[in-house]
Amino acid sequence: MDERAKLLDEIKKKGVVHGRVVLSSGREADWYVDLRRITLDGVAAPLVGQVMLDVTEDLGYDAVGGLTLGADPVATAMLHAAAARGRHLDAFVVRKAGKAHGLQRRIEGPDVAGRRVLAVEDTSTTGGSVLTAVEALREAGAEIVGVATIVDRGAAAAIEATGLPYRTAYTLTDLGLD
Ligand SMILES: O=P(O)(O)OC[C@H]1O[C@H](OP(=O)(O)OP(=O)(O)O)[C@H](O)[C@@H]1O
Ligand SMILES: O=C(O)c1cc(=O)[nH]c(=O)[nH]1
Repeated sequence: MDERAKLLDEIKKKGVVHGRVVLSSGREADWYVDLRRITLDGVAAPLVGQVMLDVTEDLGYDAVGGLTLGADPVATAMLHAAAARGRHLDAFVVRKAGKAHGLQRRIEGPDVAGRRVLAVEDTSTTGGSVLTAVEALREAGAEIVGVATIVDRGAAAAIEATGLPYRTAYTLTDLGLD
């Protein structure tokens, strides 16, 4: 089984939760994809790094990150997978709001100004969270080369409408959830 197939198996086994939930957007649903159970899992997280590097291979970026918290372990998994491939990839974290003390940075990590960056998410339903990160990155002077998610839960049209290239490792069809 290749890495993409192994990760899909892990998500189906450990990440899909059935039951009534309220989503980030305020919408309600009968199931949830809890990808924190994947991106923080010792078996699945290394696969996340490999698969996300593979699906974004053509985009040409040297830093990766997104809106905390879902994006954070995706970005660090990619950083470590890239290092194992002999490639230098930095990560960053976009805070939901600016910090009032310390260095008062909205984007933590190595500076993103003037760099080609990839905005990531664990999953996206409306695109709201990842596009908030894109806006903060643009304000910080980064060049966003694209957006990528592990699982697309319906955000493709909203993200593609911005004109940014969009990659997802899995759709709801792959998960048998549509
Ligand atoms: O595409 P959207 O409609 O924005 O929904 C997707 C967002 O929802 C989840 O995060 P959540 O808002 O629950 O916050 P968290 O990352 O802090 O857990 C997920 O990690 C995405 O960030
Ligand atoms: O839209 C969301 O908030 C959302 C949906 C989902 O399946 N998983 C998740 O983490 N967030």
